[in-house]
Amino acid sequence: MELNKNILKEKNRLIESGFNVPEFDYEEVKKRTMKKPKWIHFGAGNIFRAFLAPAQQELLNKGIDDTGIVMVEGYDYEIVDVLQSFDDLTINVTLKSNGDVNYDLVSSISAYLKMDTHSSDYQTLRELVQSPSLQLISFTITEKGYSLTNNNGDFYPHVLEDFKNGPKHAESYLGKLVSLLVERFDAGKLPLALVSMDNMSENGRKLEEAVLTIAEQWHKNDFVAKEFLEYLNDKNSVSFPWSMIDKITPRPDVQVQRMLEDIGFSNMSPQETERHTFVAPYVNGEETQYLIIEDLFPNGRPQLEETGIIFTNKETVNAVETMKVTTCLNPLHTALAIYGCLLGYTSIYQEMKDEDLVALIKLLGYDEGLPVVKDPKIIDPKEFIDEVINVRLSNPFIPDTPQRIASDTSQKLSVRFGETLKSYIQSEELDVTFLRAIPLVYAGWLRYLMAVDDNGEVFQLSPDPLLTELTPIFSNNELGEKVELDAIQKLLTNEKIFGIDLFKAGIGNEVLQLFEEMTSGPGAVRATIQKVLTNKK
Ligand SMILES: NC(=O)c1ccc[n+]([C@@H]2O[C@H](COP(=O)([O-])OP(=O)(O)OC[C@H]3O[C@@H](n4cnc5c(N)ncnc54)[C@H](O)[C@@H]3O)[C@@H](O)[C@H]2O)c1
Ligand SMILES: O=P(O)(O)OC[C@@H](O)[C@@H](O)[C@H](O)[C@H](O)CO
Repeated sequence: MELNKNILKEKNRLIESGFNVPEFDYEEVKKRTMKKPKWIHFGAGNIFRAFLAPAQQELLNKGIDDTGIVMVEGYDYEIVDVLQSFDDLTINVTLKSNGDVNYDLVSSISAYLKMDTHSSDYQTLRELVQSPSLQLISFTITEKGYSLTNNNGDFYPHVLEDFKNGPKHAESYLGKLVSLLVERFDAGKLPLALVSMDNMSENGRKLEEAVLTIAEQWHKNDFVAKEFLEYLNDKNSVSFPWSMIDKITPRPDVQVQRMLEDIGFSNMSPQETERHTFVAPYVNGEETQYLIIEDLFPNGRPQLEETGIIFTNKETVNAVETMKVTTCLNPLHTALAIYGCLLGYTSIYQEMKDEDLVALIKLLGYDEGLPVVKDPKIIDPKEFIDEVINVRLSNPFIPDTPQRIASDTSQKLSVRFGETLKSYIQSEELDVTFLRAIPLVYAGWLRYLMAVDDNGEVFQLSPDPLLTELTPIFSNNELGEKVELDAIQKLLTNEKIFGIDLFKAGIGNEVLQLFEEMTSGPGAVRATIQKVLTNKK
């Protein structure tokens, strides 16, 4: 069986194989979507295909909505080539913790377009963005996708070029987005919501800041009128709702490929693109999923509440997101990523059988994270961590790896741990010197950057935009030799990476000391973790 449009004519065959199938006419929905689009999504990665596309499919199946989603890819065009070869269809595989598996054939994605100004797709995208029917553009483009500046806070050269050349010649990712918004404004100041769904604190504000920075520069350089800035600043015209998204969606796994091949599918192999996206005709993820979105949609929105997605106010979203991204899930994930790579693991589930690592993430979540969590009310933080540790990370059927989660760590530390550090510093009751797990994770990241594991074996670092800058700092350091600390000391003052100068925060020396201990020879990483875990402060 091939995954392509013909399969939609063989729904019974799929149902017999245990599949849930679309209950709408794919071609009709596609035609309607391209004529009267409501939802465009930027970032054709795995999470969107595993969570949001199935949610929209549910609305289509129930007859609550009648259009699909247009997926736009602006960073890795190879993803589009791969997914178009399956006629835009996706198989969503849900791996439940009791071993049950759900298969859904998802056909709610009506098109994949490249945000390439030299392609005909771009013309299509311009027309879609000027449609009065368009209600939202959502984003899962990773944290680095929102950044206009480098590590030193200087604008990237391609962003500076965009400032100078204006909307008609924009070539940076966010420059092209703002130029599309200029066209929507010119088409009659049409309203729209821009919804970031990436794991970042205050993700809506970060997207808004990036968009406004470009727009203001263009106004300064006389490319856009003051009214365009007013349009972007008016929540009844353009809104930037905040959101929290949660569903562990590992890279497509070969075991899942085999499961689909056993059902009779061919051509299921996952591929790694040149830009290191892992893409396959299927996506695989856990059963648990949460999406909480600020209800701020000036042109209306899909009725996603019918699929369990929660719409609420900004304060609640912020509280849930702070809970998940800065204390109760992502910091635990980052700790398992760093130490998993150092201790030779290739599976999160296997790491959850390592008593030291479980003790480390419990210390991080329950002891150090929970005290700064503001109760979001709609989810209990303690129950949330319990579920993360006892059910989700321990799910043996989820093929997640520390290597996936270690990607882009330099972009995440400021959010995953910096927010908690700041809360400790601001608090009158809490004492930053009480923290043991957070300094250990920072030190672990420095040790990780040596790209030598705890057995002394070289390993491959996961992709990260700062690797070329960071690895030379560690290149002269060898296990068992005295380490050169000057450049590392300077690194720890970097607020863009850590969210705060770690020396000003009062933990810089401890991080350096733990790092030094972990470089004393093979086995020193494990020994340092155990020492920290037994030392009570
Ligand atoms: N996978 C998960 O478990 C999960 C869960 C919750 C939230 N998220 C959020 O979603 C993001 C994407 O996850 P995914 O699983 O889809 O990853 P993925 O690797 O499958 O896809 C990443 C997407 O981001 C794009 N991208 C990467 N760098 C970019 C850049 N510099 N500029 C613009 N676009 C860029 C890629 O082209 C691709 O579309 C994560 O970074 C995270 O913030 C992921
Ligand atoms: O890519 P990140 O760091 O934002 O996070 C890596 C994982 O923690 C992330 O992908 C989780 O699986 C996700 O945040 C769970 O909802």
